Amino acid sequence: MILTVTPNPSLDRTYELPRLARGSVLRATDDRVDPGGKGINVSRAVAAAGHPTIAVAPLGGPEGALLARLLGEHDIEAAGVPIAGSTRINVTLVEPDGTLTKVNAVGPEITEAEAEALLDAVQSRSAATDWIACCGSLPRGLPPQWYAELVARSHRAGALIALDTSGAALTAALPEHPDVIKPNAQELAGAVGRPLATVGDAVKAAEELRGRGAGSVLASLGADGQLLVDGTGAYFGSARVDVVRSNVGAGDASLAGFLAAGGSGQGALAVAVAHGAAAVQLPGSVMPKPADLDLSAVTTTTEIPLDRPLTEPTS
Ligand SMILES: Nc1ncnc2c1ncn2[C@@H]1O[C@H](COP(=O)(O)OP(=O)(O)O)[C@@H](O)[C@H]1O
Ligand SMILES: O=P(O)(O)OC[C@H]1O[C@](O)(COP(=O)(O)O)[C@@H](O)[C@@H]1O
Repeated sequence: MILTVTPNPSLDRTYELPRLARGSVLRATDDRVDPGGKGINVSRAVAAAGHPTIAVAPLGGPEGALLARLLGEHDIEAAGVPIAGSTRINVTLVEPDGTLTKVNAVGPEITEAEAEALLDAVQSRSAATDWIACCGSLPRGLPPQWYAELVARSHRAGALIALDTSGAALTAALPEHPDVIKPNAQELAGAVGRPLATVGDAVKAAEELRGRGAGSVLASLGADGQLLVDGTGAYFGSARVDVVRSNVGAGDASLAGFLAAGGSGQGALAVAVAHGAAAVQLPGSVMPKPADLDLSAVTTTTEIPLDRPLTEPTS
């Protein structure tokens, strides 16, 4: 069982546009709405892979009710914590050449009582889980140490923790020893406070985060693939993708694949890369099903191309 926690979930609305022109009234050629937020995406990908999952998230207003209904349609058990505010809507604008413009809303403010109810909702289910995946930004009202508290409580209950967040929420949780963290290149650079230009820079940054408390670091490097740095060494995985349709949720699909494959080792890295590669070839934040995965296109190696420049160096 993989339980996910999404403190700031969203309805992800995607509009397809003939062209994005600032200052004009634009008519969408198509639109869709998906349940969103990083942990919810992980649950969607875990469910698509045929594994049991529960999504814990604060839900409020008509948007929260719709999100719960959409999760039900994806056969995901939603453990919604009622809140007074309304769940946010994030908007993605897609142009025919694949360019994505994303607007993420701030989301509702969570009260102290709601924050405690959220921790309780996780804690009461911790014993029955293999992994707890804590994912995404923290909403207003939750302090940067909130994930640190969640990791500490979940460890006391005996659960393994995967953490996918950024900034202070990530760095504050490292001393509590999350078992896996899943930064992308920007998040990795932010956590070590320096830009990353090569795969070797990413390996050094991942090793530094292990030194600060992370168990394993699954670092996703966009088109360049993924790195796994753990107590046994460093591994690099990649897969060729000819046409990228949407990278929204690709990191979430990767983390789901990694955890569903056991959450450690080179084999799980290969499954994570296969999920990322499949996710970017699907529209919006659609999560891959087993039939979408092509493990034969994935290569993993201990011979890391340390000098290879990142396709998108971080700033
Ligand atoms: N342009 C791309 N081409 C091929 N694979 C990609 C591309 N973008 C993402 N991926 C795959 O999806 C994974 C996650 O994407 P990434 O952008 O690193 O994460 P996040 O969504 O967390 O920002 C990558 O490690 C890679 O396996
Ligand atoms: O919690 P955040 O950082 O605001 O991000 C939420 C957004 O991220 C997503 O989970 C997608 O994440 P990624 O594209 O980074 O994998 C969307 O579903 C959601 O709209």
